[in-house]
Formats: sequence, C-alpha cells, structure tokens
Amino acid sequence: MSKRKGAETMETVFSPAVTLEGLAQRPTQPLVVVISGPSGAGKDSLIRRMKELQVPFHFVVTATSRPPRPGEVDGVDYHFLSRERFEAGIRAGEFLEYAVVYGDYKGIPRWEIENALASGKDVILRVDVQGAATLRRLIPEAVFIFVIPSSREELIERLRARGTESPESIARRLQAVEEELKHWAEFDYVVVNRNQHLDEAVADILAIIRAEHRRAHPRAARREPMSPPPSSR
Ligand SMILES: Nc1ncnc2c1ncn2[C@@H]1O[C@H](COP(=O)(O)OP(=O)(O)OP(=O)(O)O)[C@@H](O)[C@H]1O
Ligand SMILES: Nc1nc2c(ncn2[C@@H]2O[C@H](COP(=O)(O)O)[C@@H](O)[C@H]2O)c(=O)[nH]1
Repeated sequence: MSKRKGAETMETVFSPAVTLEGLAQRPTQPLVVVISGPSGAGKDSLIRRMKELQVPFHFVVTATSRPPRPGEVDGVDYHFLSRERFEAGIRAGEFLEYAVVYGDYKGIPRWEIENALASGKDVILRVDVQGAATLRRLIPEAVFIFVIPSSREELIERLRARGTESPESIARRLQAVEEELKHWAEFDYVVVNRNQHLDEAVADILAIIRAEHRRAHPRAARREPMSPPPSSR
C-alpha cells in the first residue's frame, strides 16, 4: 500500500505510537459478562460447565427470596434470604439491582459486585431480561449475552425434566418467554444452547470472551463501585 510521505492516515491520526513489544504485552482489562435469557435456556448449566472446565472468572452470587432447590448451596448458587430479609435489604439500598422474577425477589448485592471487581478476573453475572436492562444502564461497557434453546419444545421439556418447578411455576416461566424474546436485539451476542450440545454453547461463550479480550479498543471494566452505598450519600 503506498502512502504519500507526510500524509495523514487513519493510523497516524487515531493511533498513539507503540512498539511491537508494548502492543504485544498490552494488558487486557477484566470483562463484565452478563448472561441472560429465558428460564430453562441453560444459563446455570453453562456457568457450571465453565467452572468445571476451570475457566478463570468470578461468578457474582445473587440473592433470592425463593427457597433453595435440592442440591443448591447457600452462598454458592444464591444467597438465600427470607422475603422479609430481602425487603429489608431493598429498603437499606443493599442491592445494585433487584427485580421480582417469576414471583420471587432476585437481586445483586452491592458487596458482591465490589468483591467481583476487586478480584481482577473476568466477572460473570446471570440475571433475567429485566436485570440485563438495568445492568445495561449501570454497566454499559459489559458484554451482554442472550442464551436461548433451539425451540420452545426444548425449553418446555427442559423445565419439566429439571423437576424443580411446580406446573404453575413452569407455566409462569413459559408465559414470560414471548416478552423476554422481544429484547433479544438489545444484547451483544445470541448463543444457542442446543439439546445435548452444551459444550458448543460453552465454546461460543469462551470465543466471545476471547474476542472481547482482543479488542483494539477494549470495553473498560469499572474499578469503582457503580454508585456509593446509600449510607455514604
Ligand atoms: N444443552 C442442553 N441439553 C440438554 N439439557 C440441558 C442443556 N442445557 C441445560 N439443560 C437442562 O435444562 C434444564 C434447565 O437448565 P438451567 O437450569 O441451566 O437453565 P437456566 O437458564 O439457568 O434456568 P433458570 O433461568 O430457570 O434458572 C436443566 O435441567 C439442565 O440440566
Ligand atoms: N434481575 C435479576 N435476575 C436474576 C438475579 N439472579 C438470578 N436471576 C434470574 O432469575 C431467573 C430465575 O432464576 P431461578 O434460579 O429461580 O430459576 C433466571 O433468569 C436468573 O438468571 C438477579 O440478581 N437479578
């Protein structure tokens, strides 16, 4: 490519001078990755698989007023709170974000986010579509991934086979899908978690994270809490 000597190019106007070594060793910022999608899409299964594969990331444990399912561990899957304790937390401004999701409170404790950002690792949050909309305002530089199954039948079958929901809870979750789907285009990526192809969806998420780390102009991960805790306002 020939360029006139002294002529301004896109590179000379926009790129600060670097050495090859400097550019090659450029530190990458931790990412904030928000995983959302309909109930039963497989968000928790994907995150669990990524933990099994020892992918280095910090998972933000959110809080809920719903009772634990068999096998769920307090402080690992959720912080399980009574409804009263959750409502007291709302009044005290303890949550960065909270919503009523399928009839139960769900929310992100501020201290969890502060710990996550202090970890220096990529941070993964899993929230419903309402939560993703709130986080888009609070953390616009986060990477937003919408996870879906490949069909409604797949979703119904998965929610039934999980065996954790009452028929009413399954109906409520399925009723929400249409509304949730309306928001797909607000996400940066759509990942399809096909039946029996969980590892393909995991590979997609890892590819997204890898590519985001290779950005020439990275999304800057926040180092500070999103807003001061209410007590110091
Ligand atoms: N690729 C897959 N193939 C077959 N079954 C799957 C796949 N992914 C997830 N499942 C199963 O589907 C059910 C729902 O998955 P999971 O609980 O991970 O969904 P979720 O999106 O986290 O749901 P929720 O929003 O309700 O918490 C689980 O029983 C899980 O084992
Ligand atoms: N808005 C928020 N949604 C959250 C949070 N933590 C989890 N979730 C989402 O709730 C639904 C239902 O979860 P389940 O465990 O009861 O099946 C699912 O979409 C989760 O991702 C949160 O802090 N805020």
